[in-house]
Amino acid sequence: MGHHSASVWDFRVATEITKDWNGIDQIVLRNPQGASARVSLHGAQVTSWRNEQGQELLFTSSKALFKAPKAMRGGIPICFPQFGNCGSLDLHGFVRNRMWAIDDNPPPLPANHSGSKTFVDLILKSSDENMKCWPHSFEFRLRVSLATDGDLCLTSRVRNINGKSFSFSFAYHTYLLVSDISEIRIEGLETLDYLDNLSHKERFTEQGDAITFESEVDRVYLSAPNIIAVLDHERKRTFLIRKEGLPDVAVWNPWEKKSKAMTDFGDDEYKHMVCVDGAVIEKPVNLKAGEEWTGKMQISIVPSSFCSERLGLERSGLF
Ligand SMILES: O=P(O)(O)OC[C@H]1O[C@H](O)[C@H](O)[C@@H](O)[C@@H]1O
Repeated sequence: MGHHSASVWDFRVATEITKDWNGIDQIVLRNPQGASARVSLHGAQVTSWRNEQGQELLFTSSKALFKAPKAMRGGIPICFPQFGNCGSLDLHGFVRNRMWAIDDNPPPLPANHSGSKTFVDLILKSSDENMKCWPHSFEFRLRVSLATDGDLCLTSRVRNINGKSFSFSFAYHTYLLVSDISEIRIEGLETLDYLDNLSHKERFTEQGDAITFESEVDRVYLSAPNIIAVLDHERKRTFLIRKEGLPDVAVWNPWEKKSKAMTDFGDDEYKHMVCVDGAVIEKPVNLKAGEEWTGKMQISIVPSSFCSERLGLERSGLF
């Protein structure tokens, strides 16, 4: 069996297609242990990720407006070719508001990107519509896979099929579900420089031992290590986020006042979410004609007790 037919076969056994809230196709990935993930063709947005016990791990707002073309508030929307308001495009760019297609014949990925049999490949090609606001031809391929141990893995490949080079910024805008924002901490970003979106993107150096939350946070941590941890004491679990090709980490919690101002977000929901995004923001990617960029993010869940030690070992390359 050739590579292509093998991937189609795997795709059929490991997935089903349902409809999302707008009647748009949504792919359900399930691994043999019962973990699952859902990916909508609208925006290629991961809308759910559940562990073997069926517990949801990503945040979705109860006030989310399930109405195309807007991205739904929660899950993992993709920010491209612009993060935030750092360019002339709509906030976070346009691909999160576009219809993607299933890519039946994706170019092969290196073995370490495609170890799981449970995956789906999506594709978005530049269209006349986006050429009006962003005059560049590209192909954006996203593979979402669910490993046997339940890890969620997203691999983005952006190819420049233009005659000229173009630049972009990017983020996996990842809404993690947490028990209580005041009780969580992020390890791996301490001592880094960050740009503070709440102070006109001014640059500061992180002083704390870990990031904790007691007010609004909207920052881009620069040149972060390739593994960071979000510790949730109450649930006794930790999200480990591994990333490749994604130097920066955006961290966002709107806190009380901004939550009340957002129509698609409950007043108290800031207590149960934090966005921790593998991203490329400070130094945009520059792709020459014919070149391809890859950005990979993998999220695992581990018991909290196990985490700090493992984090240290992984960083020192011993794990
Ligand atoms: O409301 P959205 O367009 O989804 O953006 C939500 C948030 O995303 C990022 O974290 C930005 O840094 C924030 O400034 C923004 O408010």
